[in-house]
Amino acid sequence: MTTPATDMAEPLRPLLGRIWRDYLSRHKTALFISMLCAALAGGLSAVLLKLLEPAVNGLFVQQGAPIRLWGLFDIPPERALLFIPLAIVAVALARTLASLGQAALVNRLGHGIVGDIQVRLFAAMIRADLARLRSQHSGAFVSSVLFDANLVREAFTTGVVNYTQHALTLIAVIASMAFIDWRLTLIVLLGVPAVSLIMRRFGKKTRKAARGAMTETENLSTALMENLDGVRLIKIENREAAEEARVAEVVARRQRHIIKGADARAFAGPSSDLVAMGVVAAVMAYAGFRAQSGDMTVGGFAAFIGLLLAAGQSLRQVTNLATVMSEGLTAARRLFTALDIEPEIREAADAADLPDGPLTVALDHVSFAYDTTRETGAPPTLSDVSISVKPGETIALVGPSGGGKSTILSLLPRFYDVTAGAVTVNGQDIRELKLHSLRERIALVTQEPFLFDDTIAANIAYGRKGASAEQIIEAARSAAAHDFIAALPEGYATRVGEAGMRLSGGQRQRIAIARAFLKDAPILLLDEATSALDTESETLVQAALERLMHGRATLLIAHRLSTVQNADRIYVIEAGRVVEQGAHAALVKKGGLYARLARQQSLDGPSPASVLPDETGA
Ligand SMILES: Nc1ncnc2c1ncn2[C@@H]1O[C@H](COP(=O)(O)OP(=O)(O)OP(=O)(O)O)[C@@H](O)[C@H]1O
Repeated sequence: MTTPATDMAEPLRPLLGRIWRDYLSRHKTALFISMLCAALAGGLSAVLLKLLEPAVNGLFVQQGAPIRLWGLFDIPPERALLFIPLAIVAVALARTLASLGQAALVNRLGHGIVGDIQVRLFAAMIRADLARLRSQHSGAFVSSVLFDANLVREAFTTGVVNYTQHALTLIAVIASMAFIDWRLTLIVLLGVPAVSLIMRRFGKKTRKAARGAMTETENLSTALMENLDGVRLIKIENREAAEEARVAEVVARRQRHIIKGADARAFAGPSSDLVAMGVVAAVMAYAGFRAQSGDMTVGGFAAFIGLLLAAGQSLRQVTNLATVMSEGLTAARRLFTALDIEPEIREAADAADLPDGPLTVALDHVSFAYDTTRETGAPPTLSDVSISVKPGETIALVGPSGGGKSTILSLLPRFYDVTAGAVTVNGQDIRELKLHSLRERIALVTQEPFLFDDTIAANIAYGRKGASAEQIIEAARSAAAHDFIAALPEGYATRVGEAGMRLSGGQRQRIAIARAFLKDAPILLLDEATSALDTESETLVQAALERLMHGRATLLIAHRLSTVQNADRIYVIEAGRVVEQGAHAALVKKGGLYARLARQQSLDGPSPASVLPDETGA
């Protein structure tokens, strides 16, 4: 999804606050326990290292002297060889258990959160305005749902918890160091500004790389989907190699970003290692100097260096995780931008339900522009269109291509809202109606009906939940679809759609008509429902449609005027305006645009009954 540049300036705190509120806080207990495990594992690492001092001093330097573990337990020197290794094993075991508990919780938490984000993204997508969905390629949504959500998971579960663990280890280790020798610890702390500089620098690089990679992932998904959709064109034009090259280019661009990000992540650790080693060198020099004056024991020094190395390791993890967090935050920003776009087609708070029974539809001085945000200077798509259709009436919209016929139909179910005027049902502005109630009362049959990858029965029943098998069959019979469905190997249980059986255009169309029969809505929209069919299919479909239209308020679009001659009224739409209206015979007689179109299709005879359908199409 395209991210406005300004997003990146969004302050961190609200973003983190939102991640907490919307996703993490619901898993508070699990998160708390995993943090506790992480803290425990971190603390135990320091405890383990603290054993070094008594071990070295007691076992090697002052053999025979009593040994005190962690300043708490005295162990007799003769037992030291047994107790010290045992203490190491016990602490290490506890640390392992804490780490395992943390990992198991974090995995569950993380994947739960990804699922959450994916479902919310899908919900936002499916509820988005048609205008927005049309303006973006579906590849963008796919890549967001599949990839970006995972980046957020990595950052906010593995990242947050590991970060806590290593940050706590770091604190515990530094505290232990201070306990052994505060002056040396001060030297260590001198390395902090250098490390924070490294984190900042590499964090910035990963963020930039993550943004680039996300855009290219989007482009890759788009390219893949486009190629699959357009596979026939690609093959007939022999463009396989060219498409391969185009995709290879996107892949290469994506890789460049991913490599840059991976480099930044991989370099952050070793760079902080370098600083850590510089600190070790400084500590060595100073400790050596102190040892000469007898201020430092060998055990103390060994423990200090051990702690320092452990600190270096945790530091490396913390810098690494900082880059992972940067990536996750970049993804989160993008996702939230997508989630935050509110649909403009909304229901009023006091929206009403439509009454049962027949409905009258009207467009009352409607004007409409697809893009009202841009001042293009071009005339709007529809200007001052007034149309009405009563129950049992059929009105036809005809006219030159691009005139605005399909746009008129899209206004009725509120796929788009009018810019001026109003669409009304039974005299009530549709913006005052419940969306669900409005759409429930409209059936739409288009030129290329969409079938889901499911059974024929499920496809017919799509618009009416809980329809019985008998109702489905009855609808199929009315749509002249029953015979061909029954002849299929698995009848109504045959799968159709993407991975299923391919049906002919006429068969698909009749399934869509059966769907409309089952929905039994009082308003019927037919958008070129028969124009893709051959004569035989058209006769069947036309007959089915006529049965469907009976008693409903029907608005139909047809390029072939032969299919609109029997309409109660014909509206001729040109350049977004109604330029003529009336019955077929009257319009032919009038000698205007309709008469011209009819002449082109040899339909200018005296009465519809005497005219043979023309099959040349518009
Ligand atoms: N989603 C959209 N966004 C922007 N402009 C659009 C959109 N859909 C259609 N248009 C424009 O609106 C105008 C009317 O298109 P519409 O599809 O309503 O015409 P039509 O009369 O149904 O054409 P046809 O007979 O070719 O199907 C055209 O200029 C078209 O380019």
